[in-house]
Amino acid sequence: MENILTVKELGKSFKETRILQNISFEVRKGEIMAILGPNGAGKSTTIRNIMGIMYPDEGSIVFHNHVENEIPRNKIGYLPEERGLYKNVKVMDMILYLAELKDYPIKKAKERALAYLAKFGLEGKDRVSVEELSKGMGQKVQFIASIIHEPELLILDEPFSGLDPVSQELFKKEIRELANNGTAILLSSHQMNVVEELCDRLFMIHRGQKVIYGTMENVKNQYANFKCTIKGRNDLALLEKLSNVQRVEQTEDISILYLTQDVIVPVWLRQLPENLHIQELSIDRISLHEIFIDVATDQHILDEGGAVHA
Ligand SMILES: Nc1ncnc2c1ncn2[C@@H]1O[C@H](COP(=O)(O)OP(=O)(O)OP(=O)(O)O)[C@@H](O)[C@H]1O
Repeated sequence: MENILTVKELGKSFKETRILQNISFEVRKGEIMAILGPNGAGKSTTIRNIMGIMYPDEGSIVFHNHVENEIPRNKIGYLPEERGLYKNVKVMDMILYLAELKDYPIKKAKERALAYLAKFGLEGKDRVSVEELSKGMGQKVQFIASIIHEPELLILDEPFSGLDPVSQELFKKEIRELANNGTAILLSSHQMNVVEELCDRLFMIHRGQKVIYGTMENVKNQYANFKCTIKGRNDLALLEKLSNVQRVEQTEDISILYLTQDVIVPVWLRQLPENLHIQELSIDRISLHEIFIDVATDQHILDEGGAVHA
């Protein structure tokens, strides 16, 4: 798939402090790429460099074959982390103003704005002023403003924060649809379940450096071993002696058995001892949420090979 955006060995410092180091990734046409990391990891700084709000100290940002000042910013849509809308302006006027800044035909922008407002349950809100909108409504309007000019690359910084579950579903559906129609999407979010569900690939930063980069499938295969959760009163020593068990977490009658990467689940299940007390049993893969916490808290339960350590 064609690369729309290439971030090459990006480095950035503020005064003496190095914030980003050797950050490299691509965003391809029609894919949803997640940029993840703990608070302060450097996600927004990376995005601000892409948007030309600041410039890299090292490395480069390439959009198709354009670099830095030559990047046609009107081909990019951006929903910033800070939700800033002009307060005393009518919703439609604000959207059209932003479309005009991107050199997009006004008539077409107006049609698109009305269609999107209807799609997001905001019929008739085109004539109200921005300050009359609730937080979630404002976010929907800002999302519409970020895509009104049909950008080739869409950058969404925490698009789901503050949205109710129904609105989150609407946003997810729309983001998927945009990607299916060819938009390259770079999305930052702290909601790992949403990322897991929505994104094709992910890039995780920790302390300004890459820690994980790959397709959701690869990351899961590489990092997310299976775990078995058993409800029932069982002796910890007995569980720890079972084959392919690397670590057991036990609280009262719940035991979580972290299994080795080479485990063959059906074979493993068949060899469980008859005297095991099982009220409930489930086998799951370690979630992206757990991988994130492992990386962010430097627990190193997981290593590059996907092994789980005690
Ligand atoms: N203008 C600035 N001047 C100095 N330091 C800055 C500036 N902007 C960001 N930083 C620092 O850079 C680091 C990365 O910040 P950034 O906002 O990129 O993180 P983030 O990953 O987006 O975090 P969050 O999830 O909290 O939004 C932080 O340590 C922050 O304090």
